[in-house]
Amino acid sequence: MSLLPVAEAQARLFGLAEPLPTQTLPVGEAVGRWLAEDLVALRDQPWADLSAMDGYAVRAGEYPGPWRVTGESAAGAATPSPLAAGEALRIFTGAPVPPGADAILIQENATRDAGMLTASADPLPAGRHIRARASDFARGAILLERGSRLGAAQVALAVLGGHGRVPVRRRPRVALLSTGNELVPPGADTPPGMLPSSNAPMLAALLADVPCELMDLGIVADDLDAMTAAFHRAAQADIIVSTGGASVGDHDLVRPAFAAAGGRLDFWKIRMRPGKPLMAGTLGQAQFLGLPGNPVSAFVTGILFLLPLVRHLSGAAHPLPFLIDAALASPLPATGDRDDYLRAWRSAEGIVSVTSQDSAATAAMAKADCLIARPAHAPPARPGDRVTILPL
Ligand SMILES: Nc1nc2c(c(=O)[nH]1)N[C@H]1C(S)=C(S)[C@@H](COP(=O)(O)OP(=O)(O)OC[C@H]3O[C@@H](n4cnc5c(N)ncnc54)[C@H](O)[C@@H]3O)O[C@H]1N2
Ligand code: MOO
Repeated sequence: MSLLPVAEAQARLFGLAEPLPTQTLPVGEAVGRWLAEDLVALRDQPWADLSAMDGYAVRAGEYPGPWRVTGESAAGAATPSPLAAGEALRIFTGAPVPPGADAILIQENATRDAGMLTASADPLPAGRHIRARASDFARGAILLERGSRLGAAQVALAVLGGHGRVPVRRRPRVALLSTGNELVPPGADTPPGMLPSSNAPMLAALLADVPCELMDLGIVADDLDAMTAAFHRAAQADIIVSTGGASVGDHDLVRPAFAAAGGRLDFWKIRMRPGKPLMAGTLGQAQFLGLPGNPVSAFVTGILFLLPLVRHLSGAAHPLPFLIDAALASPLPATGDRDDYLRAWRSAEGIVSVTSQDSAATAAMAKADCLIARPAHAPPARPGDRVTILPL
C-alpha cells in the first residue's frame, strides 16, 4: 500500500461524513461552536443616531454658541423632539440625538450659566461624537457566516444583532480507546514491562479546545475479541479514536478487530513523519481514526486529523489547522520520503526545532509550541530560511 499524502487523507476523512445535525441553542451555550447558518441582523445597531459622549447636542454651525438648553436626552429614552435654531439639549452617552442636532459638545468644553450654554476650547466639526444609526450594522446584514466560530466577540455581535438563540451543530461524541497490553491507567504502579497510558489524557486535553462529548473507553488489551468488543461499545459515538496497534507487528490488532466489528477501512498509512500508520474508516454511523501508539505520533496526528475531524463534523468552514510562514533560527536536515512535522518553539530570533524528533520523545515534545511542516524531499534548511509552521 503506498503512502497517502496528508492533504489527500484529510480530504478523504472529511468525505466520510457530513456535519452533524443542527440544533438551536441559547447564545451562551453555543460558545466555541460553529454556526450552522448565516446569522442575519434583526435590528439596526445603533438603533438611532446616538451620542458617544456626555455633553450637549447642538448644531455645529452655531459654534461657539450661546445656546439655550431646552431639555435632556438619556439612554433608554426614545428620540427627542427636533432641536430648533439656537437650542441645545443636555445629552448622555448612548442617548438618541435630536433631529436637527449634528454634533455633541462634550461637557468638559462647555460653560453653562443657568439655562445658557457656550463652548470653549476646540472647534466643533459636524458629526463630532455622534454614532450614526446602523453605522455598526444594519438590519438584514449578514453578521456572521455559516461555519464561523462563536467566540467572545461573536457572542457580543450575535446578541446585539437581536439573537437570543443561534443555530449550531450538535457536539460530536468522541470515544477514546487505548490499546496495548503494556498500559496501566495514569498514576497506577508500573511493574517491569508496564507503562502509564498517556494517549487518552493527551487527546482529551487536545479536545478540551473544541466542544465535544468524550467517552473514554479505557485500556483495551491486544486481544482480538477484547478489541472487537470495544469497537462494538464505541459504535454509538460519532468519532471513534484508537491509539496503538496500528502498525504491522504481530500484536497490532486494531485493523482486524475493526474489520471484525463490521468497520470499513478507507485508508491506512500516511506520507508523514511521525504518524505513518494512521488509518481511517467508518463503523456504522461512526467515523474511525486509528492513531499510532507512540505518544508523539498520537499527538501530531491528533492535531492534523482528530481536531480537524471534530471541526468538520461541527460544521467549521475551515477545519484544518492554521498555518503561518516564519523564519528559522536553527538549521534543519533534509527531509526523507515523508512530510515532516517537527516539534519546535518560537524564540525571539525565529523558529527553533526541539532537540529530539523521535516519535517517543515526550520531554522534547513538551517544549514545543509549534510544529514545522516540511514537505518530503526538502533540502536542508538554514537559519533565516522561511518555513511553514502550525502554532500549537
Ligand atoms: N516493521 C515496522 N515497524 C514499525 C513501523 C513500520 O512501518 N514497520 N512503523 C513504526 C511507526 S512509524 C510507528 S508510529 C509505530 C506505531 O505503532 P503502533 O501504532 O502499532 O503502536 P504500538 O506498537 O502499540 O505502540 C508504539 C509505542 O507507543 C507506546 N504506547 C502505545 N499506546 C500508548 C499510550 N496509550 N500511552 C503511552 N504510550 C503508548 C507503546 O508502548 C510503544 O512503545 O510503529 C513502528 N513500527
Ligand atoms: O510514524 Mo511513526 O509515528 O514515524 O514513529
